[in-house]
Amino acid sequence: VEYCAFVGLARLIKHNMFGDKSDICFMLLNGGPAPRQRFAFSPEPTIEDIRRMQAEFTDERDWNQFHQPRNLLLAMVGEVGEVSELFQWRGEVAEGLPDWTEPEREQLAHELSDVMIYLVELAEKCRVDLPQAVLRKMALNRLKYPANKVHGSAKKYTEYQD
Ligand SMILES: Nc1ccn([C@H]2C[C@H](O)[C@@H](COP(=O)(O)OP(=O)(O)OP(=O)(O)O)O2)c(=O)n1
Repeated sequence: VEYCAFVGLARLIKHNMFGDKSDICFMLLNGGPAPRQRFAFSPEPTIEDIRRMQAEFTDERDWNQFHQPRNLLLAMVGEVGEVSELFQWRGEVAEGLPDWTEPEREQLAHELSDVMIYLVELAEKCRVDLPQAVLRKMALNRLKYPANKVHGSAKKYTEYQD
């Protein structure tokens, strides 16, 4: 009976009585800490979805006349500056931004999205198929930095001797 009550309590917590306490629940139900899960994005929207949605946004406003490659590049760099502002004077920021408030996190999400939106449109206007280009570039990165050669070192590839 006690065990059932214990498990029941754990399930109650898990099902949102106290918000997102999934780590505590895992410990209660499994008797040990949860394995750290790596953060992952949602599968959608894809980069192509983002390109299409921004193209619709631009078309609806007759803004293609302003969205030439150079302007998009400047707009993107401006948004990178806005991301930087959120980090400036904070000192080192740990992964997961543990000390940030929800409004600060949401602001960061907005600014990173602005960068992404302009990046995707810049690639479109330059006729770079960004998802495929990323695959090609990552293949090159793997060749340039073989894992067994550079493991644990952040040196630039030019610093390695064959
Ligand atoms: N000519 C424009 C203006 C805006 N946008 C879109 C793309 C960006 O996601 C966002 C940028 O909007 P703002 O220039 O208003 O910049 P912020 O949203 O960052 O506002 P603020 O500069 O006040 O922080 O809107 C766009 O595509 N083309």
